[in-house]
Amino acid sequence: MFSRLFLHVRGQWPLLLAAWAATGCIAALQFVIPRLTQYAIDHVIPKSDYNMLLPIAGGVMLTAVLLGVFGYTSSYAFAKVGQRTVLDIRTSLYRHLQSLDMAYFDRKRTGELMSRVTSDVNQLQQMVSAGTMGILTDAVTFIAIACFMLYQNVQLTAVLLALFPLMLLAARLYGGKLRSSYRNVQETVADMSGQLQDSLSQIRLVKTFAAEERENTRFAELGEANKEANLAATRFSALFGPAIDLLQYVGMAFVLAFGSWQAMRGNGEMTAGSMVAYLAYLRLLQNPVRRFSRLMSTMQQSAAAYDRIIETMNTSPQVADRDGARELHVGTGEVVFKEVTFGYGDPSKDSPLLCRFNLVLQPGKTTALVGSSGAGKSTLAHLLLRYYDVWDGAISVDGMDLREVTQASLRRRIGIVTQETMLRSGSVRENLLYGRPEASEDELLQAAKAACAHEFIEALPSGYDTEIGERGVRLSGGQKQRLSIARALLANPAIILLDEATASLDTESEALIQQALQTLLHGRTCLVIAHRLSTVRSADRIVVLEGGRLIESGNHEELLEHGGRYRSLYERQFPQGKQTEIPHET
Ligand SMILES: Nc1ncnc2c1ncn2[C@@H]1O[C@H](COP(=O)(O)OP(=O)(O)OP(=O)(O)O)[C@@H](O)[C@H]1O
Repeated sequence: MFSRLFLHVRGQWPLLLAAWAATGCIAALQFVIPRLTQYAIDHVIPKSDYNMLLPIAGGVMLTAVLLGVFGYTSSYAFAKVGQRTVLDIRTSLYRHLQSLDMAYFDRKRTGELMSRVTSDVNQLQQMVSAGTMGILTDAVTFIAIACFMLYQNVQLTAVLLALFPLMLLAARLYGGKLRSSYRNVQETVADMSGQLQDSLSQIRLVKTFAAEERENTRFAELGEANKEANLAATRFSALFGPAIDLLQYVGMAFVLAFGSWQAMRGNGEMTAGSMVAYLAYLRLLQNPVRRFSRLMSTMQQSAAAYDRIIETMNTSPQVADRDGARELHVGTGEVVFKEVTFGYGDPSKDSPLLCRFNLVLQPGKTTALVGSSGAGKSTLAHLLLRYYDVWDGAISVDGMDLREVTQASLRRRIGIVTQETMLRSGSVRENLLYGRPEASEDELLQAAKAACAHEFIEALPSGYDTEIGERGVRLSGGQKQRLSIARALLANPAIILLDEATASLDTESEALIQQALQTLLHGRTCLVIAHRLSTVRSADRIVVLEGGRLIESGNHEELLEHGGRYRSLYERQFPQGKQTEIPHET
């Protein structure tokens, strides 16, 4: 763990060296005051040497000031190293999360992942800034004092030092258990975070079903589990301090008895002054050990958090750019699904959703996908975006296999407008520019006008700078759709994926959206999950999907004439050819 942590510390050596140098000075200065005390007792008092009183007092004052200066320097430098390290870990973790594939996010709860970046990294912060660095300071102090004590009195010190391995052994045995109990604590924090994220991000759902009490109870239960896990860890960690203290008092009793015996023998091995100084050194020696026992708990807490961070860092994305992946340059925009086999589960265990599926999206033409719910329409869109990799077969754009091109270049060339709102909190402008941040103001206005969105945006309280709320909650359904269309137009992609809204819109919004969509789809290769009659009828080709298989294809007239699945879907769903209904079984 420490070796991995040190990877994050690289590049901070000057600061670290400064901190260690200051620590070394502190360790050296620790001896001065006990030494001056010993000198005063053994030499100055017996000889009534009044002239030495001022220099001794001055020496003590000067040492105290220097200890303060070096203490400040080392604390600040270590804290700075710690903060920078934590920042590095947090940004690496966030970057790594962003690089993971959709299947990973399908499995994990958002709130749980959030707790890794926030709560787990915070735990680590405690160890890196206060813990690890404090331990280094204490270790240096401990070794320096132990050497000096050995020089002062070999027999006494040797026996005393024999006690310390016992303490280290206790710490080691204890550490593993403590770590697993802190891991439980972190897991309960993640559960609470998951609950918080779920209920707050779906607050409309909670209110609609008047489920506040149920959510409160659930949160209280998770809080209770967290309290219990914390108490279990504390019961355990609280034992360690008194155990270490006990061993220390054994040491002190030994020094008092054995040291006094040596002093009473009067053969010069021990004087009253050196006995007082020796006890002072012993206290100095005990300080790092006592602090270490307290840090032990913090360290195990941080180690548990670090385990969880590493678990995420060690997950590799299943969908990643290959070495030497090229930029996708779209020419005509022909998309080919060739013998595609795919499922969301495990290829070795689960049966596929799509089996040897073939489809060609003609360049510049609109292909409408219709079929029952769960037939696999959205899955085709997900595969084209390479959210998931196919199990077998290939998908290509202008003859280039999606796995051979960079994900960024692929997704830049595909525009998506979905019924599930893909907007984020921020202003209208920020949302429009999300796909192409470098677009000019002129281009922005043109896209908004072409998407029939300019007028309603201008009418908002701050126009293009109006904040639209989380996922665009302050906009109507039709407005959100037009914003998505404008954003896609601004990015000017060669291929469009459109998942039409199923919700009925009023005639005016519907007309505006149709107009916007016509502009968007014109001249581009489009795959539309079609729910609107107008789109279905005017599509260049309609493809009927059933259970992951393509069962019919052709244009509207051809399919009606054919009298197959499309016709029955059509007649059932569009009895009088109403504009807002959908060819979609639920
Ligand atoms: N992320 C996922 N993980 C596991 N299974 C999934 C996932 N997404 C979809 N599925 C499953 O794959 C099947 C096809 O889903 P898909 O969303 O492609 O259907 P669809 O035709 O778009 O349906 P609808 O018209 O209702 O949106 C469904 O049985 C669904 O349960």
